[in-house]
Amino acid sequence: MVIAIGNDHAGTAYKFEIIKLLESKGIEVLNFGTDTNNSMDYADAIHPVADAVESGKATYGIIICGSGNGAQMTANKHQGIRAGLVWNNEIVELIRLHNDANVLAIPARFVSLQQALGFVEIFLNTPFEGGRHQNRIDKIPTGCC
Ligand SMILES: O=C(CO)[C@H](O)[C@H](O)[C@H](O)COP(=O)(O)O
Repeated sequence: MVIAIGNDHAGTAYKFEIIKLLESKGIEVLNFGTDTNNSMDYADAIHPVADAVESGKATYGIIICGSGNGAQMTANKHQGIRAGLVWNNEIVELIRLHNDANVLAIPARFVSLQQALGFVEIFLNTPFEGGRHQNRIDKIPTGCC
């Protein structure tokens, strides 16, 4: 499995811990985020994550910013991306079970590091349910761009 990860300055500290967790599982990581705390624009780090997932270079993406919203909004501009913003374990389960999310958006300023690491574990271990949810996902793309 390959995971593409991206973050702005608000997500740098969590990013390093998430990379450690992923690498301890033998998962290859493509790091597109900033490695410093210097202010930067999240879109510059998130588009490359979305490109990697869309092209199949990465299985999933993990994106991290302060609220998670700028990162999620950017990723979801890509046709092949379903990025879910999460704030508790049940929401993480649901973005996989019901939405087949291929990108996990973490709000670093609103969850603890332990929560964030737990979100990653749940995201990686929860399958998509399919069935009625597949019909719904099929209706998401607009086909306009
Ligand atoms: O873009 C965001 C919210 O949608 C992210 O949370 C950013 O990390 C945040 O806006 C960065 O804020 P800062 O005041 O520039 O550190």
